[in-house]
Amino acid sequence: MSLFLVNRYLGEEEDGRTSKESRSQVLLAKLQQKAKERQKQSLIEQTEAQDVKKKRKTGQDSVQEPQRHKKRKSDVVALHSSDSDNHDEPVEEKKKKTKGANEKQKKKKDKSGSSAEGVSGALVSGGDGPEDTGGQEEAEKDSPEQNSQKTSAPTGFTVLGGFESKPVQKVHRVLPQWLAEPDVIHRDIKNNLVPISNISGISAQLLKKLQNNGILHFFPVQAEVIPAILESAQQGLLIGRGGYKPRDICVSAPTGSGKTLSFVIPVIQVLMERVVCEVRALAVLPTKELAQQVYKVFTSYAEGTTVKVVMLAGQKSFAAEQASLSEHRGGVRRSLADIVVATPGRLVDHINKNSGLCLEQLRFLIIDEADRMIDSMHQSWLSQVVKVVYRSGSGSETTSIFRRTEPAHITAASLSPPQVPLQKLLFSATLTQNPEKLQQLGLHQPRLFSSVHSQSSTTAAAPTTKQDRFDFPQGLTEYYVPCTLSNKPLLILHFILRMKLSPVLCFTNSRENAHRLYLLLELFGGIQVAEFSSRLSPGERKKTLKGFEQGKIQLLISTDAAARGIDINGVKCVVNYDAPQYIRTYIHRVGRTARAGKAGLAFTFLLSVQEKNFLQMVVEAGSPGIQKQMVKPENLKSLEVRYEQTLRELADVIKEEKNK
Ligand SMILES: Nc1ncnc2c1ncn2[C@@H]1O[C@H](COP(=O)(O)OP(=O)(O)OP(=O)(O)O)[C@@H](O)[C@H]1O
Repeated sequence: MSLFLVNRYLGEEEDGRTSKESRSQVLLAKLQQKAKERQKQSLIEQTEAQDVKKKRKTGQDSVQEPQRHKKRKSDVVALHSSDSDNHDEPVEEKKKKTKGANEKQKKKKDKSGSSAEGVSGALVSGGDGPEDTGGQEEAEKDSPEQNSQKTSAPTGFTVLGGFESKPVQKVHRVLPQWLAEPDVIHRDIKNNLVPISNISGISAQLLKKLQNNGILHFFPVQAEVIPAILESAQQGLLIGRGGYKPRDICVSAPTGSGKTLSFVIPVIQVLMERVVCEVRALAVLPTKELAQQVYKVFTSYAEGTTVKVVMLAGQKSFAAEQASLSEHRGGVRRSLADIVVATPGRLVDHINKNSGLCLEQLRFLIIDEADRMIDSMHQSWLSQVVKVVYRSGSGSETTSIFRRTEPAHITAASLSPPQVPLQKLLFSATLTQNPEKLQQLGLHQPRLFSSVHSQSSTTAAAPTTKQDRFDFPQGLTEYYVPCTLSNKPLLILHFILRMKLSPVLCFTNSRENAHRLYLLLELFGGIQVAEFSSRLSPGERKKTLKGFEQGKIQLLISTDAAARGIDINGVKCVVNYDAPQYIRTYIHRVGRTARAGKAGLAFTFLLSVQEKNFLQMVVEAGSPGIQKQMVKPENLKSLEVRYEQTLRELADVIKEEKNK
């Protein structure tokens, strides 16, 4: 019925000489007029109907009543069509209200007619004319809620052109191929040992050294990565395989799997063949202790060769470090280092203040604990290194045949002058799979070696999972121990005194917690205990670690200062006294045990509120399973009296410390 009406008006419209705009206004006015008439009519009908009902109730129904009722039904249809117009009215009213506030909207409305026009435009079936499109656009600009109201409201018109809100397509993140399809490293160390003589390219001198250090087999990560690095420098330091710039290498392998030797051996092997001493390898590590540890491994394998290793980690004075880097003879600078092991802060100090540090011949940039180093990128140490590495690309030396320019797109011209390529080597047990984070490192055609390769999470076609998955050492057994805040110290005492677990490396979430627990256990007595945190000087920390390694300390209470990379021989058990907040922290903490294919235990004390989230986090990260270990209250009973007494003594000691 209504469609018919509209079409009739359309006909009139076509005959008329008015502009399209005024025609539509006339059309709207007529429609509104018609609607009002119908509304009035229906109101009259409704009152009549109510009267009839009343009469029925009083038993005064006439015989003609059913016919009237029929008539009313057909009117209801007409009523709907007028309803539909009314439905647009509030929208118009709303627009009128906001008229003053939004001039732009008003202009648009004027152009395309009122909102009622817009709807009627859509009704006039499927749009032949600009008005139709304008009406649709107007309707599409409305909020989805308004649209749904419009479509769901009872109407006699057939609405053509969908206004339903379409579901927004989810964007699936996909890993780049190099991340999705890594070179796989075996997880199982013991069953995948490779005799050191099987790896070609290692000199007899280095093989001898390895044997002297008790290394007869390479671990899986070493068997994969050493040949890859050696191959990239097979044709000398100047060019990579086939004359191309060598690919950067990323290694993600579990804690204690032997990543250090997998870069130390090939780097020393390559640099043994150099003629002039220049800094050609730079290893950057996040802490002094780690730099010291890696420096030790480098020096032990460089001993007896011409390769010189220098450490810049603030263990010595700046002047002493400066002197160890280079010397001036007859006005000529001579490098005294082939390999520099540094912490980022100290390295940047030398770049800015020490002209004796020349990185223009740098061939290998080793970034150990790479995920942590990416996080510390705000220190901009990498950009500073890259700047000095390509320093020779500017100024007078640009004309030199060996000029070095920052890598850009590979073209025939860019490849023609030979230049020392800078190859980045990244290592971590928890290397991020986040391409955006890795992008900060400016990697060149990277190649990934990883022990984590699950079909579901890493194929290029499959979306990446919410949380990164990591590999855990095979010899590690994980437990969680339900506890309360008050029985935590009793539990650690029980572990050492009753269960005879030792040496134990125990982690807290703050240095205050570490110190308090240390004082408490020291006062309790019967345990050789020490603390390790930033409260101690670097010298004290070094001494403490040595004492722990030598078995002089049964229990070492530490902050996360000792969580990453530290290789302490013989740690049988790790205790997370405070549950770690992040999965990476957990993996590095528990990774201080079960190293080099050995067995180890990890216990995490969990308050009941922590249990659910913590266990979910560990399982999602790829843990093979964490078991519950209950300690019965009666097992702690015998320790309680002495413990209460110690708590009182502790209060006094803390008071004394505060007054100092
Ligand atoms: N081929 C090998 N044979 C025997 N022992 C080895 C071998 N390679 C490494 N190790 C020993 O394994 C231990 C762990 O090695 P390393 O510190 O390099 O592990 P990592 O993978 O760097 O661990 P993290 O991720 O915790 O830093 C060291 O004590 C090291 O001496």
